[in-house]
Parts: sequence; C-alpha cells; structure tokens
Amino acid sequence: MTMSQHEQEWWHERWQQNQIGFHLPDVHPWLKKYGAEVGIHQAERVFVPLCGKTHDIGFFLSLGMEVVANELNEMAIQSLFEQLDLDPVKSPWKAGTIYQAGSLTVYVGDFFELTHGDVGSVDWVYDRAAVIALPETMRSAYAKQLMAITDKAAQCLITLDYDQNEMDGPPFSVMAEEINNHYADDFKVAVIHERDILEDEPNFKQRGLSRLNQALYLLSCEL
Ligand SMILES: C[S@@+](CC[C@H](N)C(=O)[O-])C[C@H]1O[C@@H](n2cnc3c(N)ncnc32)[C@H](O)[C@@H]1O
Repeated sequence: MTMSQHEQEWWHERWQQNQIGFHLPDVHPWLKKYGAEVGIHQAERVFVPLCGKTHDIGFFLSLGMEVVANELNEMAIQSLFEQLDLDPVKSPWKAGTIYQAGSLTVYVGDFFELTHGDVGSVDWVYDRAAVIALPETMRSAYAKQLMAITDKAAQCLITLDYDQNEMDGPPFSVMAEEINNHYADDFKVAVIHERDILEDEPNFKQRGLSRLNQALYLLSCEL
C-alpha cells in the first residue's frame, strides 16, 4: 500500500496553511509523567512514525537516545531541525529525502515506502497521533508495516477515542478493541493510563464531541 496523491496533498495543505492543531507547544505531558512505565529509560534507538515537528523528539535526544523518524511534509522537518538547532545533511532515498544530524535521522516521504533496511535496528517505537491520523481503511496496513519495519519493537502508543458519529477525523477515533485487533497477536497490550481530556480541548468541544478519551498503551514483547 502507498498513500494516495490526494491523501498526501491533504496533509501538505494542512502544513502550508498552518492548520496543525495536533502540534503541541512542548513535550507531551504523559511522556514525561508515564515515560518510565512505558520503558523510555531502557530504549536506546527509537522510531517515530508520522512525527511532524514534535518536541518529543528533542526530549528523546536529551535522554541520549538515537532517533529515526518519518514524516511526509518537508517543511515540518525543516522546522524540526531549526527548533533543535541542528544543521542536517540531506541525501535522497527512494520516496524523498533523508535529513540527518547527530543522533537524529528523518526519512521525509511516505511511511508506506519505508523498509526495515531504512529504519535499521530499533528497540522502541513511539506513536503519538500516528495511527489515529489515518482512516480506518489504512490502519491495518499501517500496523503491519510498522511491525515489519521495526521488527516488532516494543511500542508506546497514544490514541484518542470518541463517538465517531459526532465528528469526522482526523484525528480518527481508535478504540482499545481495534488496538487489540492490530497488535494483540504479537504484543502484550497494556493500557497504562487513560482519561477524558475534553475539558482541556475546547476545539474538540466546538466540533461537537461529548467525550474525548486519550489512552496511553505499552505494547511489549513478552506475550
Ligand atoms: C496528527 S499529525 C501527528 C504528528 C506528530 N506525531 C505529533 O505528535 O505532533 C500526523 C502527521 O503525519 C504525517 N503523515 C500523514 N500521512 C503520512 C504518511 N503516509 N507518511 C508519513 N507521514 C505522514 C502528516 O504530515 C502529519 O504531520
């Protein structure tokens, strides 16, 4: 599977028009609060799919981790390197450009084009707003591709779920049952923390939601 031109354009427009409500001004608070419980301190090399320009990458680097990441939009990655005060070396890969500096490597281009050889060996995956950015028809392919290119590395996953009848995605609502469908054959799936965050998210309230559950999972390899 690859992402259609139309779907890619939709994301590029979001970045061009700065409609990036998903981008947090700081490190995700749950990563700081629950990081130890999801294995952050054991991780040496993390893969961050659909990374945007998240400050979480800077946090991983500050902990001494190596980071390999992927993002469709080049502007986002230029901003990411500027934010980190890193001057990247650029080289081509089959679906775009690789940005590399210090312990950070980002594949700019379609996630579905990545191979295990590109990503290399990783011992942790961080999915915040990646699986929930994709429509239902793509999520099973996403999960399979993620496991294939990371050799089923342990995963820290942050999702949202709400009544999908109340709002169109993205972000899409992804319930625990679906996470289990994608991952429970290969991982022990544990919910580390979850909470209704609607009161902190006035935009989603305006979009018509009556609840918005955020969940933090650890997918670990001990089955
Ligand atoms: C909801 S945002 C989340 C970004 C980031 N994880 C964060 O927490 O800020 C989803 C991101 O995925 C990117 N994206 C969407 N489809 C993609 C694909 N097929 N390959 C790579 N990146 C993609 C979008 O450009 C967008 O930056």
